[in-house]
Order: sequence, then structure tokens, then C-alpha cells
Amino acid sequence: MAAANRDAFWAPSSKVNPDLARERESATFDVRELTHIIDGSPDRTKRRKELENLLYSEPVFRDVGRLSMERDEIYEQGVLKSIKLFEWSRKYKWDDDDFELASRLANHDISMSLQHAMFIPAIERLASDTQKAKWLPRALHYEMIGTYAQTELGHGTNLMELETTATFDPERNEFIMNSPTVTSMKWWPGALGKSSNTAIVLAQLIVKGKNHGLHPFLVPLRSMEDHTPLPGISVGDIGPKMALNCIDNGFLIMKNVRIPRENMFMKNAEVTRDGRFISRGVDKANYATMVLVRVKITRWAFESLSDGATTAVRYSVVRRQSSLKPGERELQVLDYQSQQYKVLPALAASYAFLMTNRSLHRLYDSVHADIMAGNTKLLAELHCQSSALKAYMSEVVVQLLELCRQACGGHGYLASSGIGLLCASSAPLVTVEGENSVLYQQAARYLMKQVAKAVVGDPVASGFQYLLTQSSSDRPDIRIQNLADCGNLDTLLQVYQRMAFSVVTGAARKLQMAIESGVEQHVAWNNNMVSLIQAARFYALHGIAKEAGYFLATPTLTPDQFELVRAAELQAMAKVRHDAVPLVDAFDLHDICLHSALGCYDGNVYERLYALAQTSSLNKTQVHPAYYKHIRGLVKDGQKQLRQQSKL
Ligand SMILES: CCCCCCC/C=C/C(=O)SCCNC(=O)CCNC(=O)[C@H](O)C(C)(C)COP(=O)(O)OP(=O)(O)OC[C@H]1O[C@@H](n2cnc3c(N)ncnc32)[C@H](O)[C@@H]1OP(=O)(O)O
Ligand SMILES: Cc1cc2nc3c(=O)[nH]c(=O)nc-3n(C[C@H](O)[C@H](O)[C@H](O)COP(=O)(O)OP(=O)(O)OC[C@H]3O[C@@H](n4cnc5c(N)ncnc54)[C@H](O)[C@@H]3O)c2cc1C
Repeated sequence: MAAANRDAFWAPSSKVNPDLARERESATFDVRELTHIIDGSPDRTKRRKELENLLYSEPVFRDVGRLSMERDEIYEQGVLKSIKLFEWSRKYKWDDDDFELASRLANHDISMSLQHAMFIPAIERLASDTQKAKWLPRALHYEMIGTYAQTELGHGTNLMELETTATFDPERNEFIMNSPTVTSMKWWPGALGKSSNTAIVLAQLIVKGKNHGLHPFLVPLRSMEDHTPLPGISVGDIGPKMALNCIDNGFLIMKNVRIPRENMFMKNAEVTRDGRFISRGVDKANYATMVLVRVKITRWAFESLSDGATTAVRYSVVRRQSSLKPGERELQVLDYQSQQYKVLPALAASYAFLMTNRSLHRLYDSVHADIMAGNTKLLAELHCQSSALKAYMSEVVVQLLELCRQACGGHGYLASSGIGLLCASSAPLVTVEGENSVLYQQAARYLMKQVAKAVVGDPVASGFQYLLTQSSSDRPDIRIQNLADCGNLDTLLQVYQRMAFSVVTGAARKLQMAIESGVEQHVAWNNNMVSLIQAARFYALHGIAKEAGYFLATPTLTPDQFELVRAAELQAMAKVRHDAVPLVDAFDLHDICLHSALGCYDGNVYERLYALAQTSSLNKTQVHPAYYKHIRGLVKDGQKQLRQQSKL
């Protein structure tokens, strides 16, 4: 498809699929009003539209051709997009919200995404005032292009065992950075391979032979003149991934790389000129950047899921297949109850995740302000909430996006559906910024402490009051006698609190019993890990239906009550089905952002699938060169053998 036609590909068509049009005509609410709520306000909607116009007027952000690009082109496009955003950010003085919004409109398809996602935030959170004054201008003006280099080839989760060292040399007032083993090379950091000229490196601080634990250091990687790696630095790309291939995740090996003593981030600790180590603030303050990204990931979870739900819902009302009764018109597949069960949980969870992210972000902003003012009282609760919600929301997104893909049949397996790429690019959310099983345990660890407080009547953290209010009755006593009760949010909240109370205290009891039986604490923890992880997980009717065991195995619901909940869930799905299209339209996703032939606003799915097929590189010629090189010989040989056989 010529570039001009490719651009036309995303132009909205006046001809809208009639089924889709009819769904929109029967909306029972004002879609625009809901869009304002989703954006945060009418002003934020207006701002989003302004940024859409700005980005999508640039060919690089329309990239229809991306389906048939080689990795180098994908990377270079990602660099171009990064630089466009950086230029606009500087020119229009964007704030963090604008930058985040622009990144989202670009599908985070940005090679140097870590500059604003981690590098700048880490400087803001971990540098002393003097260091901020020196480094922030260089990062905000993009002289320093940076990454956050913590994970190594041999360790990602267990930070205590990271091997990179930073050894203080009092003679020359410098740190010597080293990757002492093959497993110690930094591995995975985004934009490390080819883009970054600077890295924030997490290393074990060694002063006078003593290891003072993990600390961050600013390490120049490449010349500011010609981008060649500096002496002692070996750096490169770790190779193609399942997706996110615009990002040059890289490796870094340092051999006796010397940096000035001032390059150790000194907000939370420092090494004095005469080699004294001084620790300030809380031990885990250097983990602050990870907490921020975990909160961001709950936002990315909403974005990915609303993309997937939009594509699956719109396609499910356009696609007609089979009839319930012979001779009748084929059904819109969204009218099959099984299709609703695949697709509508993603729609429901999208809204739930949007609200959950907002609530978590408010907690983050409040606690971060406290920490910046030296008050770390709520850091532990924030760590628990951000760990549990990042883990749970990323886990659910991956599961529900795969269901959305399956709900689109064969066309969901085409790259032009956009949904396969969405699954692949969201897949690492369960791993990055703390692998889920590990983060669940961090939350479980905090929960166990709250249980210990509740048991002795001490005050517990605000988010865990149910540990004090729920009775330990061994019989379900929640009032659920009819379908209406199942729609009462206070009743549902009580169901979850009762179940959570039972599962959390149950895990604590198992752990306690194991320890009292003489098993060592860490062995008891491992032997009860699944229960502890469950204690850290749980959303409304569908959540109850999906996790039946935990609501029936604890004194929460009777089997009859559970059946009522199931019936209420199906009734709710039938209701939501009526408004499914207006509910996804309210996300107001531009076709270029959604990047899906199945999810386009006009619903002209078949025309778009065929148009995109033309862009397949295999269709450049009617007869592919492979015919002349290989297939022709095969056919000719076959003909020859057949002729010979016919003579026998
Ligand atoms: C698809 C889009 C892709 C976008 C990519 C985005 C870029 C990705 C970047 C990365 O992935 S960066 C690397 C991320 N790596 C991690 O998250 C590592 C995960 N591991 C850890 O965080 C820690 O090792 C651990 C598992 C939390 C263990 O911590 P530690 O080794 O210190 O031991 P513990 O005894 O478990 O914890 C001690 C103590 O500290 C508290 N704590 C731990 N972490 C934090 C924190 N972040 N904030 C506050 N407090 C923390 C923990 O609760 C313990 O407290 P007490 O119970 O002792 O009071
Ligand atoms: C797309 C992508 C981008 C990334 N970007 C960056 C970046 O910019 N900077 C950076 O520093 N890192 C980055 N990472 C690395 C990421 O942070 C690590 O992959 C992550 O922390 C997990 O560590 P690991 O891969 O070493 O897995 P490991 O820690 O080796 O864990 C492997 C598996 O073992 C199990 N496991 C491990 N520990 C435990 C435990 N305590 N309890 C129970 N089970 C356990 C889990 O099933 C886990 O999946 C990125 C990774 C990806 C995929």
C-alpha cells in the first residue's frame, strides 16, 4: 500500500457499520459525559484532543507500515517518536501529565521511554539538592539520555544479591565501577543498548573493604561527542523480544570504570571525602523509583485493558456468525452468553482499574510528599498497596486480554487486529518492576503484621480495618437472599471483606502453627506461600464467580448464596451488553491509537482487513521470488516424474 494510501487507512469513514450504528443509537447514557469522567474532566478531554491532533499530524505516529517493519526500522521509529515528544515537551513546557498522556497516545512505542518513566524521576527522588541542580537540567534538556540499570543477568528479584560493585578510591576521590562476573552484567534496562549515554546504576557500595549495600550511581556510558562507549564500558542490545521491540533493552559490562565521588546519589546516603559512609533517611528510600513505576503500571493496566475491550466489543457486535434457530439471521456474536463471558469482564475491569489507579495515585502523591518532607510513616502501607495492586492488575490484564483475543476468532490472530500485539506488549507487566509472586509476598508480609496487630487490639493501617470489623464467626451470616441483594455494593464489599478476613487470618494461623511446631520462619513461609499470595490478591460479582473456592471454603457464602451471585453476574452481563458499545466508545480511543482493523470506530472491519493485507511485504509482487528460486524446480520435477510414471 503506497504511503499516501496508508495514511488514508486511518481516515474515519462516513459509512459506519449498521450494527455498530444501531448499538450507538440505543445508548442509555451520555457517552461524552462519561468520557470526561474517564479523562478526569472536560478540560482534560480537550487537552487529550489537542495532543492527538499534534501527534497524529506527524506521519511517524500514524505508522500503518509498522506491521511489516524490520526491527532496526521499528527501533529508529521509536527513537524518532521519542525525539518528537522530547522536542514538544521542551517547546510547549509539558508537565508530567501531558508527557504521560502523549506517551499513551503513542502507545508507549517510544525507544527512550525510560527518560521520563524512570531516569528523571530517579534523579528527582534519589539525588541531593546539589546533584539535582546539576543533573536535572541536563536530563530535561536531553543532553543526558538515561536508563535505570538495576537488573543483572543473574539477578532481577533478589536485590541483595546484585553483584555490580562501586568501590571507593580515597586516593583519587572516585568510585571504581565493576561487573565482576558474567552474571553481574546489567541486563534488561530499557534504552541501555544503543540510545542511552548515561545510566543510573545500582551497585553494592564498598568502602574500606566493607559492603554498605545497594546504592545508586550516575555512570556516563557513551561519549557526548560521538556516542562511542567510554573506556571500560561494553554495552549493546540484548536481542529481539516478544514485543516492545522499539526499545533497545541492553546489557552493560563495566571494567574498572572510574566516576567522581559526587556521582553517588546522595539524598539517602553519602561517602565523605575522607571515606566515611553516612546513611540518611530510611533504608528503603532508594527503592522509591520502583514504587512510582509500580503505580504507573496500574495506569498502563487500565490503558491496555480498555484498548482490548474496545476492539473485542466493537468486533463482537459487527461479527455475525451462526443462528440460534435455523433459518434466522446470523447472530451478533456478542449476543452469545459465552461471548459476553469472555469479553465483558475486560470491560468491567477496565472501569474498575481506572478508579483503582486513581485511588492508588492519590495515596502515592500523598505519601511521596510526606517522604520528601522526611516523614516515612506511610511508606510501608504504600509499598504494600502498590505491590499488591501492580501484581493483581497486571495478572488480570494479561488473562483478560488473552480472552479478548480468543473472542475475536481467527482474525484476532492477525497482526492487523492489534490485539495480538497488545497481548504481547502487556505480557511483561507481570514481570517488570518486581515479579508478581515476589510483590504479592511483600504485600502478604505487611498483611501478616496487620493481623498480628489486630489480634492484640492494636490499631491497624487504614486500608485494613476489616481485620478489626469482621467477626470470626465460623458460619456465613451475610444477608444475601435475592438478586437485588447481589447488586448492593455495600453488601458486595462486606462479602469481600469477610472473605479477605477469613483468607488473611487463615494464612496467618497456618503460618503461626507451622512456626509453633518448630519449623523455621523462612521454611514455614515457603510452605505456606500459595496461601500467603492468595491473601494478597481479590473485583465484584465476576471476582466472586471466578474465585468461588475462596468464598465457599471460608465462612463467607453458602452454596445457595453463591448460586444467587452467579445468577446476578449473568443478569448484570446481559444489562451491560446493551450498553457495551457506548461504554467502550466512552474511552474515546482514536483509531490510530487503537491500531486495530477489528476495533476501528466505523466498524468497517472487512474492508480494513483486506486493505491491510495489501501492505503485507509478501504481496509486493504477484509471484514471490521464492517461486523462481525454489517452488518452480519442485513443480517441474513433479511434472517430469509424472510424465515418466505415465510411460511405465
Ligand atoms: C510493559 C511495559 C514495560 C515498562 C518497563 C518499565 C521499566 C522496568 C523497570 C524495571 O523492571 S526496574 C527493576 C525492577 N526490579 C524490582 O522491582 C526488584 C524486585 N525486588 C525487590 O524489590 C526486593 O528485592 C524485594 C523483593 C522487595 C525484597 O526486598 P529486600 O531485598 O530489601 O528484602 P526484604 O526483607 O523483603 O525487605 C526489607 C524491608 O524493606 C521493605 N521494602 C522492600 N521494598 C520496598 C519498597 N520498594 N518500598 C518500601 N519498603 C520496601 C520490606 O517491606 C521490608 O520491610 P519490613 O517488613 O522489614 O518492615
Ligand atoms: C520488558 C522488560 C523491561 C525491563 N526493564 C528494566 C529496566 O529498565 N531496568 C531494570 O533494572 N530491569 C528491567 N527489567 C528486568 C525486570 O525488572 C526483571 O526481569 C524482574 O525484576 C524479574 O527478575 P528476573 O527476570 O531476574 O527473574 P527472577 O528474579 O530470576 O525470577 C524468575 C522467576 O522465579 C520465581 N521467583 C523468583 N524469586 C522468587 C521468590 N522470592 N518467591 C517466589 N518465586 C520467585 C518467579 O516465578 C520469577 O518469575 C525489564 C524486564 C522486562 C521483561
